[in-house]
Amino acid sequence: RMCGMSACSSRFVLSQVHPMWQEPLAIPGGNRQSPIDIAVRNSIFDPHLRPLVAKYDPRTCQQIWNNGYSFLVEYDDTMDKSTLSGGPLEDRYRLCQFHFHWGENNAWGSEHTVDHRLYPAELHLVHWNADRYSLFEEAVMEENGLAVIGVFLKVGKRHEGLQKLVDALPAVRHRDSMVEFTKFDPSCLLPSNMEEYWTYAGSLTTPPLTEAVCWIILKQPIEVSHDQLAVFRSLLFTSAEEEVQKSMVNNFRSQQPLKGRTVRSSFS
Ligand SMILES: CCCCCOc1ccc(S(N)(=O)=O)cc1
Ligand SMILES: [Zn+2]
Repeated sequence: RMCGMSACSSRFVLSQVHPMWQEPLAIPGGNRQSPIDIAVRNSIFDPHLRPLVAKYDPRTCQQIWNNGYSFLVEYDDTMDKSTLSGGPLEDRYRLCQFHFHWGENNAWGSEHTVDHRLYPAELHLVHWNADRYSLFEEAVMEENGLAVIGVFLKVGKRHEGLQKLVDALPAVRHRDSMVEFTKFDPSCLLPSNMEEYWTYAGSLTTPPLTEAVCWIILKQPIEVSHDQLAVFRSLLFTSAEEEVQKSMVNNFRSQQPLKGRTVRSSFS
């Protein structure tokens, strides 16, 4: 049904898809919202952009839980152990969690698009500015408080590193369920090419939608298998007590206006 439809018309179809949550009418400021479409030909090559430096310590991995929007893998961010620096960043940012957004099928699911190309899912590695703030909750309210790496997922060969995560998902099927999850190195979810990315000033894509994020979207997607993505869709938005169970799918936000922002690229 989806084959043969161009990406933008499938985007039209998306408007018929039930939104994950009712979009608030007015957002504070509202002129640097995320996600966006990355129009490659309008991005500006910035030769001053440096390679990204992600140094993650698997020993800081703590738990995995279903927060009713996605499933999160959370890290101990009380020390400078898993950090991101370089790229467009002036300061050092600490990893606090990573999570994904995905669709009900492989035709859509990502939050960002590249020249309107949709991917079946998108990984977000969330970091906060530990040079300027002392808590994630503080940084989330501040301009340049957060840095989020976005990685596109495409359907292909099975991702061996992801499988440990996939195997833990049945234990967090319902909203608010949590299990211990340790010694997971999120570097295994990064593509080999960390040099080519786009970066722009944006926001959280779920409430509180604060305009605090330096987005870094990697050009190279990672490959995961059809079956691995299918397990994401076995999660539920609903808690164990609710009578009607709702599959956790289409947990992405609709695209937001660029409002004159510049998207920079680290490559020409
Ligand atoms: C004060 C508590 C805030 C909790 C919300 O934190 C978030 C929300 C969205 C994203 S995302 N999809 O833009 O990467 C990252 C972190
Ligand atoms: Zn996200």
